[in-house]
Amino acid sequence: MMNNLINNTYKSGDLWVFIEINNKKIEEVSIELLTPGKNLAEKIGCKLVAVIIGYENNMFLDEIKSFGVDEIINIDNIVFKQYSTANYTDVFYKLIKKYNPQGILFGGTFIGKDFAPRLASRCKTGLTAECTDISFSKIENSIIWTRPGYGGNLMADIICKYKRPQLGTIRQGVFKKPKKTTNTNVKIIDENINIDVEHDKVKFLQKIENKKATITKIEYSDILVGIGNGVANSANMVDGLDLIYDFAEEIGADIGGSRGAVKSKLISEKYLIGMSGKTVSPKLYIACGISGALQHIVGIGGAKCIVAINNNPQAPIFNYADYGIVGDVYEVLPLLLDELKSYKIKALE
Ligand SMILES: Cc1cc2nc3c(=O)[nH]c(=O)nc-3n(C[C@H](O)[C@H](O)[C@H](O)COP(=O)(O)OP(=O)(O)OC[C@H]3O[C@@H](n4cnc5c(N)ncnc54)[C@H](O)[C@@H]3O)c2cc1C
Repeated sequence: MMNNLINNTYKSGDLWVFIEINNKKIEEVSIELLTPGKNLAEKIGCKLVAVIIGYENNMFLDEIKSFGVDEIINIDNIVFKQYSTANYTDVFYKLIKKYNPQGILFGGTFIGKDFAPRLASRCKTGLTAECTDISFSKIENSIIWTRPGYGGNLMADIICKYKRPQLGTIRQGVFKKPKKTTNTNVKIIDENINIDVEHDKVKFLQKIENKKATITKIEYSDILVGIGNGVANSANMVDGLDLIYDFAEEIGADIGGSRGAVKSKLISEKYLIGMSGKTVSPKLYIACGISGALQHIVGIGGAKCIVAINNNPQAPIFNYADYGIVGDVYEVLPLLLDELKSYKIKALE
């Protein structure tokens, strides 16, 4: 009986990571998830299995192998050339029935967020969305899914104690990709699962690329300047923004920011960092006029070094910053910019 298969906590098998293909490339987050995947599989004492669904997957298998998975389940069929919620759910559900995995990690991409909830509902199991961390509880014999809760005022640890598989979507850019291994002796299971494509109510007609979409993926930026509402508090905001952009260009940084900056129309929602935006992990994050609300801080937890510029010495951002500069952003940035330029000139002399 299906319910026995899926609900049995103690007989479930391996840990799976869904490898998503988009525009003939593996989504970065799928590879990132192999890092916590390996860690979890070791703790659970099971295999780490990458599951790839698509068409002409051969071109991706060597790359997946090189990241240290134990097995790959490969579903390669022209039916899966284009993503379809119904077809992907059908095939994945059949795979789950056959292999009874312990848990499945999905990237928090457009496809992951569309597909994983549908699958969870089909399996009558739990899904934790938008996770920012994952660990394992031996006592509960369950994955601990960590995500911001109650408007970002606390981090919630969620477990799915009685149902299997345990499912979660994980934000992009939270984990680093695993190091490549030389052991490419990985078992590949070619699965030929038939599904009834006729009942898919959505028909793919045409893919239209958005040529204007040159959006920087700030999740992967090494240097980021974060703009806050404080930047809007300038007598001359347009010049002020120019200054920020000049500064960012000088140090080779991309730009993101806080909800305050989105509300003040300084940046678009696409560059929002935090609980309801992106999770970033740059080597350097320079927060300009950002107060440091927890909802913002949860998005910058992976930053290696945080520099905060704020004119209020009591601003919470200073509790998280490695270097704090108390001052007006429009006085501090020109000084930093001049210093950087003279440093560069000296280096050339
Ligand atoms: C459910 C929910 C989800 C949320 N999700 C997010 C999220 O994903 N990301 C996010 O960022 N926020 C989020 N928020 C909003 C969050 O709580 C804060 O309101 C927001 O982060 C504040 O943005 P800010 O720090 O830019 O603005 P403010 O709170 O207005 O702070 C501006 C700061 O700039 C300083 N300042 C002012 N003028 C200057 C100057 N000239 N020079 C230097 N410093 C100056 C001030 O001292 C102040 O500290 C969320 C809130 C809720 C309820």
